[in-house]
Amino acid sequence: MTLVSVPQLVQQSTAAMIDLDGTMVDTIGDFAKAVDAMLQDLRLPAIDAARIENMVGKGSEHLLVSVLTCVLGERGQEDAAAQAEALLPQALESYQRHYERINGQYSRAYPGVVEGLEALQARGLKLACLTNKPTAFAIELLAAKGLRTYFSCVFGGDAFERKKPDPMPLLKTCEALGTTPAQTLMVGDSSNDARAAHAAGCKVVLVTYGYNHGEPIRGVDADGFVDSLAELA
Ligand SMILES: O=C(O)COP(=O)(O)O
Ligand SMILES: [Mg+2]
Repeated sequence: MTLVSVPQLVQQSTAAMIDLDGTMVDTIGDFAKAVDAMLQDLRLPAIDAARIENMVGKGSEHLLVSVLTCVLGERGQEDAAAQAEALLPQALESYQRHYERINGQYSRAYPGVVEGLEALQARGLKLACLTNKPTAFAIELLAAKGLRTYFSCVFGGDAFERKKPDPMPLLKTCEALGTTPAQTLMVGDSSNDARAAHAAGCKVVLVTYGYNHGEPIRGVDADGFVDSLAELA
């Protein structure tokens, strides 16, 4: 049961950490193109773009192992998961090379993102972007979509020893912002973000439109839900 409204949660916060993929930018098109190019490099069959959505949000390595396991399994390969792990270094090199070129071309900011960020800034909240996407790709994507200037820091999946759902990235980001977890609101699109937030001691608001590993987002334990970042204010 939500006892505090989302605008109240914002009012009680001095900073916010905002997830990127599925929360600010719809990046499935970029992921699909880069995965496609990687599979071609490895001379493997293509995967349906719709299936990639459930694999996004836990970092590049997780995405690629999931894609390779799926593709190899469908080809009737025994021990597809072990084969996928073995192919990972080669797949990652190819994927990153293609992603760098593709980044932002097949993606778009969700409606209400700019309004939401403007409103948070107007209320004096310090903002960090906290994503499992590699930091360099995150910075480039934010800049390409005109969103970079809202954030005093940007941390990706390679910024710290562990990624979300581990609480470490959130705790480190709070340190960088100079705030405590209790004062810092996490805004994300998945159970990954919610689990990390709870473990770190942060309140969490989830958007209802992103990528939640194929599970209904309303089933995730969160402090609030919004249909658009514009509703944060
Ligand atoms: O898994 C990724 O690459 C990005 O995921 P996130 O921006 O939702 O954290
Ligand atoms: Mg996300």
